[in-house]
Amino acid sequence: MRVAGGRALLRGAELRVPGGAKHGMCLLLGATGVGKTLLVKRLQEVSSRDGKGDLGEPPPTRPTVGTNLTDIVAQRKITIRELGGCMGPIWSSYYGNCRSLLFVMDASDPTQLSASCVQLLGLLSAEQLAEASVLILFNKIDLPCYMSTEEMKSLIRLPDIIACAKQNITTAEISAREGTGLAGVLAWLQATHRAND
Ligand SMILES: Nc1nc2c(ncn2[C@@H]2O[C@H](COP(=O)(O)OP(=O)(O)OP(=O)(O)O)[C@@H](O)[C@H]2O)c(=O)[nH]1
Ligand SMILES: [Mg+2]
Repeated sequence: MRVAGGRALLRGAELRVPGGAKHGMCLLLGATGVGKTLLVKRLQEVSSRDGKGDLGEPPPTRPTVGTNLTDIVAQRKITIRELGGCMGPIWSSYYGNCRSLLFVMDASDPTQLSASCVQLLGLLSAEQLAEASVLILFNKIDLPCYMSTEEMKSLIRLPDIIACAKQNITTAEISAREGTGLAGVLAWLQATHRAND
């Protein structure tokens, strides 16, 4: 089975994942529709403009059936691999060589919260991701009635999760649509991938 334009190839149980970055990959995960594809497009825009100028209207996105590889050049090249939410059952095939993990949650959708939390717990308990640095992103804060970071943290009992996890975990509120918080995401990626040299 070919996935996402043939950049990954699945043969029976064996999954070959070409294009692994020398310094480790950034995995971008989260449920369907939380905004991963728009985020990565916006990160590319922000890094190429060096934070200057308006981002303008968000580009259209379609559900990712498979995986997208995107290089972000911010001081150094960082390769981000988005896996579509619908790929959840085989996310674990891509955990190898993962240095950092961006986990996106939709702060405007309380109905999705518990499912996202279960996904997050699964990721944090994966042996192959034990060394990864994790940034949890609460996206879509431009929408009315979004849940604040404090509300999200309390609803998913994040302090307990952090206390039990092996990984370094950071959180941030963002809007991939408006560009809010994206400079901070780039700074985190730079610092994390530099620290992993
Ligand atoms: N209002 C608002 N909409 C957003 C934001 N981020 C993404 N969206 C919208 O949410 C929808 C889904 O975005 P995608 O980036 O395709 O979601 P995804 O997580 O990549 O979804 P899958 O690839 O199916 O896993 C699109 O209509 C986006 O424009 C945001 O910060 N604010
Ligand atoms: Mg997508």
